[in-house]
Amino acid sequence: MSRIAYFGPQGTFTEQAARTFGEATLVPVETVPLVLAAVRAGEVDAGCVPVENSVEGAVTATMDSLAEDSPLVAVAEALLPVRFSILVREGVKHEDIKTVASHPHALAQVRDWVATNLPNAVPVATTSTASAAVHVHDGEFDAAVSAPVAVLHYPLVELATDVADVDNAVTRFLLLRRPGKPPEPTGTDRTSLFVVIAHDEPGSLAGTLSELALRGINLSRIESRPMRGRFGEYRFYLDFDGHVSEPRIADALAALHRNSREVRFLGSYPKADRTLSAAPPRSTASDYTAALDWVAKVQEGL
Ligand SMILES: O=C(O)C(=O)Cc1ccccc1
Repeated sequence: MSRIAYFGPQGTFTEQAARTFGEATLVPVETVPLVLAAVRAGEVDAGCVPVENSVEGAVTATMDSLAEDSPLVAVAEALLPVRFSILVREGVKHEDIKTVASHPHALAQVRDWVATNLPNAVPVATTSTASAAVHVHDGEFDAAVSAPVAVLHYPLVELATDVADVDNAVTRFLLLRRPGKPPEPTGTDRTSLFVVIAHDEPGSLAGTLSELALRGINLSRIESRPMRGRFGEYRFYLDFDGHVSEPRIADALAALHRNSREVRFLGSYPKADRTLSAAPPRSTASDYTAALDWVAKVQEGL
């Protein structure tokens, strides 16, 4: 059976996401960089990590490791609706709670609820929502903002359930592997990559985006990350509809490669919601093949 490392410990949202990828032996690992390191080292076949949230945005630990350490590619994604349970030790009441612990993304999603319901509590960041539950059990903190399943793993009780400041909050997770042939196209796929473009050339970002727009490619996400030691320079993370095996996507990738300082391919994989943006006219695979055939004939004088 394949082995999937996930951002643990047991009872995280990421564990729930990893379960959606089918039968596998699940291996909890304490932080996102350590999950990705286990995949790179070949200790597991794949790793499941969160990549973005509809309330709090990018999971920067994931983004930066994918951009800077040795390459990995996404082969699948999962979307998980996120609502929280507030877990405490037996007998602890609202007024006893002085510290409320969780992953920073979870704390950000219950800020209003905490301000209203636990006005005396100070938020404390932990590596994950489930590690907050571990620390509450230890007696280190008073309350944990956790995934609903965490109560099944840790001997704590629910002070509140179904907590969320924002209805319909969703987190997206990726299943990452060492580089290899991408999964077969399904017709509703997403491609992800990082580009580093000239920071000192006017219009270089517009030029990059135009390569997608000109080919009718639907951009679903753009995110910039700083280049750490080079202040004022950024790399851009792009997600768009389509699979690298499609001619218009391959053509766009070639154009980005030509126009960018660096491109890192991060995978083509099925979209979790299976939505398809309408492809514009004259951009089907056969339109591209026919156009290339015509150019080849012109070159041969036929
Ligand atoms: O800590 C967890 O449970 C995670 O999987 C990361 C996370 C945190 C908050 C919302 C969604 C995912």
